[in-house]
Amino acid sequence: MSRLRVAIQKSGRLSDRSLGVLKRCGLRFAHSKDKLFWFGQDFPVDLLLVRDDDIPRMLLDGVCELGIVGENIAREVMLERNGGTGLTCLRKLGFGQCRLSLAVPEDLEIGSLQELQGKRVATSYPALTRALLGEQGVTVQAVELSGSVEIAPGLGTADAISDLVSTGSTLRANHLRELEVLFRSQAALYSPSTPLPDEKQQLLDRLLARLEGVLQAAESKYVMLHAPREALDKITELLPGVEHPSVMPLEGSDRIAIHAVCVETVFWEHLEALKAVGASAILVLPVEKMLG
Ligand SMILES: Nc1ncnc2c1ncn2[C@@H]1O[C@H](COP(=O)(O)OP(=O)(O)OP(=O)(O)O)[C@@H](O)[C@H]1O
Ligand SMILES: O=P(O)(O)OC[C@H]1O[C@H](OP(=O)(O)OP(=O)(O)O)[C@H](O)[C@@H]1O
Ligand SMILES: [Mg+2]
Repeated sequence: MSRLRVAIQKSGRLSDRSLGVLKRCGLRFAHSKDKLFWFGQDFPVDLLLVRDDDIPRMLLDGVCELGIVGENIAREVMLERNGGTGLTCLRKLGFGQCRLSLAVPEDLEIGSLQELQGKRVATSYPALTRALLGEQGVTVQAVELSGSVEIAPGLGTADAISDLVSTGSTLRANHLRELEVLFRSQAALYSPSTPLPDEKQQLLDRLLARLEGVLQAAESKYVMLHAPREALDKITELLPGVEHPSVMPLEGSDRIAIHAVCVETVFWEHLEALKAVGASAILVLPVEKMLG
């Protein structure tokens, strides 16, 4: 019988969330802690635990059919190895959000990317940086470093850096200023762009349907509340992403109960607005799985 192989990061920022999302799809694995191959038990999908940079390469080399990796790495490896193509992003996964930004020393008087023409830019993403700057008509000398990119300007080995930023605290600690965001990234599920044999494709379709349910459920909330009947339209409008709420009479009251699945994030502001139009007893519950 056909099996699929999914490569995920062994140990790093994406590891726990990658494994978590696969487990929520109902996948269970037999493994010993230090092993790099985990055998799928209830569903024919096995895991490979590797360095994240290796994931796009393994997909391009046909070692596995699926991989969870940051869009930043996938794009870099595709550009470096395959002219920017070869992998298909099947689904963005909503974690590992960061941005690739061009940053310069705080005291350097540079106001636009164009002023970096011909300068040295330290980065772990030379191909992606060159491509993104090239789109804006800027050519730089990429100085490739595999880590600690932020110290290069201080050491005098580069004029600027192109590095991943999340909170910005690494930049601040190194007296660097974010000049421009070049690329926004998050973790995503990738496969090789070449077609799979039918049996594997069917397995993949089943896994993707489960994944869709898991990801939609993660963003969804089940909201229950009481309200005056005349506020129903207003409340339906205020509930994020709701089209058809269930409406029930409340015994011994002229108020109604409204139940609805919100498919967008429910913020405190939504709840305050609901209260303002007469809603009470508002409950917001997590949704575990969803199937359309
Ligand atoms: N500061 C950050 N905030 C959020 N996501 C980030 C941040 N830095 C990196 N990422 C995302 O997480 C991915 C993995 O980052 P990590 O630092 O674990 O990689 P690594 O050190 O290269 O790991 P490996 O040992 O597997 O090569 C990055 O490629 C990026 O997509
Ligand atoms: O904006 P911030 O929240 O400070 O995050 C940015 C930092 O995070 C990443 O490094 P990481 O911490 O993964 O360490 P690394 O240098 O080993 O990659 C990235 O390379 C930056 O250095
Ligand atoms: Mg890496």
